[in-house]
Amino acid sequence: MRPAMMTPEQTGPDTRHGMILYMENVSVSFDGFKALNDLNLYIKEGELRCLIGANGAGKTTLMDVITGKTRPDTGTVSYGQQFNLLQHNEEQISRLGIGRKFQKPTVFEALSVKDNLYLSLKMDKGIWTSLWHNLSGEQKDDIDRILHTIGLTEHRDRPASVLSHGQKQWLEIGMLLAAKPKLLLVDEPVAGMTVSEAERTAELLTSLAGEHSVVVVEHDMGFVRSIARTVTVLHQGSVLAEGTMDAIQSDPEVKKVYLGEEGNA
Ligand SMILES: Nc1ncnc2c1ncn2[C@@H]1O[C@H](COP(=O)(O)OP(=O)(O)OP(=O)(O)O)[C@@H](O)[C@H]1O
Repeated sequence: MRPAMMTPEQTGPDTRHGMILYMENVSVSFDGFKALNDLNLYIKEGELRCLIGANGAGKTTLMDVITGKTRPDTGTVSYGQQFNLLQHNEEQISRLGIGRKFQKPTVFEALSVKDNLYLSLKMDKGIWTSLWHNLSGEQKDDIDRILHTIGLTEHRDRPASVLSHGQKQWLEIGMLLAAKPKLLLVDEPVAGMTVSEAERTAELLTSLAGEHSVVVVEHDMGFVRSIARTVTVLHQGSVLAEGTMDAIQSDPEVKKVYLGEEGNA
């Protein structure tokens, strides 16, 4: 396709400098309280980044700013080099290729696993009326590939209501993948999961990195340690430290304000 014919969604973020997300000097105030305070954060294309921080550190607000739910008072937020996210609304940002997975799974319980994925494909195309028809061969392949990725191929015809909590979380990640996002924001993916489900989720998120950039907010330090290459620590709305889990854990400031306080690192 000729570049001149492409929509912004088709163009994708310009990551020639290796970065998919730039947040610079971002501040958000609620009634004078700074939930984000002159925050700078850069996410590389294809990386898996973990975001940690005590309750109220600003993690959710940060995700809300990226997805257009909350507008910052100051600062810039760019997706690739060319998209100023502050000029786009939530739906546009989603269509640009930023997917968000909230903590609670919101799958369609009455539909089968496969139909949940069909629905996501169709919703992405905005075609509600032809929901059950006209899937192209390419879309069917997409569904099969996603089922394989999320480990639910053998459950494809079961209603989502009978899935375990962990399986519902994986299905919802699959529903996000149907929109072919470049950047995935995942909020507390292993909350409420069994140990084996958490291990499987670690494998899944790790496998998504590379083709996707993945930002995971998580309180479970064991899980963070199992997946993270780079960990960003938020404190009072700013980045307190960033580095490998080992570097973070031996950082005296981090110990003082977060890990020591949590007592589980
Ligand atoms: N809509 C709002 N109105 C007022 N204050 C808010 C609002 N949203 C967030 N805050 C405040 O901003 C601060 C940061 O909240 P945020 O939810 O981003 O933290 P968090 O790191 O996600 O915390 P948690 O780990 O508990 O989810 C908190 O003190 C919170 O009370």
